[in-house]
Amino acid sequence: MSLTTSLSPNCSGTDTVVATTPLVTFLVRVQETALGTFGEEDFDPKLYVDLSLKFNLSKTQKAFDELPRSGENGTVSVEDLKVFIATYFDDAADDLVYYDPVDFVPEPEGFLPKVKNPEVRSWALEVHALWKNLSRKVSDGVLEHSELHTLLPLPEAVVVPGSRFREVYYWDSYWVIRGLLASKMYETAKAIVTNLIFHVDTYGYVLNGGRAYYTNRSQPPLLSAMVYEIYNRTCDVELVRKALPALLKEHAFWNSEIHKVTIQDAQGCNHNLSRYYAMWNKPRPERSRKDKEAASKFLGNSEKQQFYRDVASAAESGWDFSTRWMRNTSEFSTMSTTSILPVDLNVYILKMELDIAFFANVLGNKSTVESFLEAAEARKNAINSVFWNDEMGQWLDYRLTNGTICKESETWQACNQNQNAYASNFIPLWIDLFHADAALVENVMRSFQSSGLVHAAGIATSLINSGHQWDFPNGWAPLQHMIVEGLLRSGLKEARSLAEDIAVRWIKTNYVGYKKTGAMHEKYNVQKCGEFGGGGFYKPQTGFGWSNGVVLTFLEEFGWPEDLSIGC
Ligand SMILES: OC[C@H]1O[C@H](O[C@H]2O[C@H](CO)[C@@H](O)[C@H](O)[C@H]2O)[C@H](O)[C@@H](O)[C@@H]1O
Repeated sequence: MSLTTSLSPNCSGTDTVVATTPLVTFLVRVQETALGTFGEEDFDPKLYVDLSLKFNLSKTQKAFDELPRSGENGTVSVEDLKVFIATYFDDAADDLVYYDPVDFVPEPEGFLPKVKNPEVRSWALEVHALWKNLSRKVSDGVLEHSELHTLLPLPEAVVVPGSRFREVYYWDSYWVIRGLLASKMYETAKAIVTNLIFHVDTYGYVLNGGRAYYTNRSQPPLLSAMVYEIYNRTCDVELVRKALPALLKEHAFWNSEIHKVTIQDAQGCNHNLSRYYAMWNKPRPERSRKDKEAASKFLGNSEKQQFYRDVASAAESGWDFSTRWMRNTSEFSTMSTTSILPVDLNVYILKMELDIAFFANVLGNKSTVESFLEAAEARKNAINSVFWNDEMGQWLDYRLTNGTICKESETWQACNQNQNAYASNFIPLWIDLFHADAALVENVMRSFQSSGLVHAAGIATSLINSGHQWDFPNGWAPLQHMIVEGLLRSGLKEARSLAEDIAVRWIKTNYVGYKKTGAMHEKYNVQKCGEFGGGGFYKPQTGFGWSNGVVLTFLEEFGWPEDLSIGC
């Protein structure tokens, strides 16, 4: 098959950068100094850009500049830096205060009716109770003096992922909301959506997370899916009315010049698809020194800037980091996220288009229904034309040959489809539109079963053990959930039993991990039941919003019979 791709002809906007704040710039200096002073062991750079000022920025900066320094690198002593930090900053977590969710009760009426086993039920109630631990409200200090904080103001309460992730995250919120719905906490779920709509109204899109250093990028766009799930349970038309304008704005964002790539096939048919594209070309403030070190391979400034943009765009994808975004899977410096058309992103945007049509129908807006059904049909065709690989029975990410270089068109080659097995190759199953052809679903299911991704304790992210956290052997709750729900919705009997089998494995590994460590984890090792995941650039985290959400969702769907053991 021969296709032609065309990028925006004049590439306008591809050098777009959203300016950061003087506070973030200063905190990055503190962070780099702290790395020199305290050393690499146990160093979490994010902690420093999350600090709040006790005094105004100029007074704090002056005190910092006056610290005694020694040696070539101007190192500050441990004692001096500790005193400086204690004197001039509040703790990183002080800007969000604990909040008692208004709709939390220890055992909600009708909670997980299909869970019959008492041991599993009492664990599920403990997981349900974790919503209290993870609920926060932006402090009055942030609302009154936002210039002293990197935390961004929000109108409503939030549920955070946990541990170092002390602020709201965009795509995590979808699975948090799914769990809150199982917990019958509808008001808390709506409050999260209200906050994300506030992001769209304030910044034009939903931010990666609720901090000043996240304003240059978004995350996998699942706001419409959140509204859809809440509406399904509550029939709250007012929520739909409030959300629709924000969703239209968000749809325009993901189809703007920087995100949209048009692909022309041999028949002259144009297909529009979207890519991740962070509006940033410097080291990420939350990991500045390490990003700089990785970029030191590049001599030219524009190559460095491109690398930084690709790194930030990988963070935008939610898969930070993964071999999915690398031209050479063993070389981090070959990150090329902006030169890839990702399957999952386009599935999320397709879902957004279908949801917008659904909401417009609820509100009686016929012309929006028609135009968004048309947009969805076009994107479905694009997904099938560009990503579908008939021989493999999977949808594969597509690499643009000429990267982000501005060019009117380029010849499309079948070999530009990335044939490595990634869980994202099966995400189209999540959308009912791909279930129309039962033979195709069966083909995809077989391909999934023989892909090597299905393991004793869940679905692996990829088959490549790269040391990056979005690769083998890690399994992530969102990926388990979308594939399981997709298999389930396909209506095929065999797909349903495969879905249930994977859900049971996932619930067991979460349970055994919880019993061993007393915590729910951000990611799990799919090779070993009961073990949490590793790799990546920060220590494995606990809490954990989306893992709790997926366990509760699975237990609600599949239940747990009285006589089924939950051990590994
Ligand atoms: O600090 C490094 C990166 O941390 C975040 O990414 C990871 O945690 C998020 C919260 O659970 C999750 O949404 C994401 O999928 C994880 O990879 C953050 O989103 C990144 O932007 C940041 O660079």
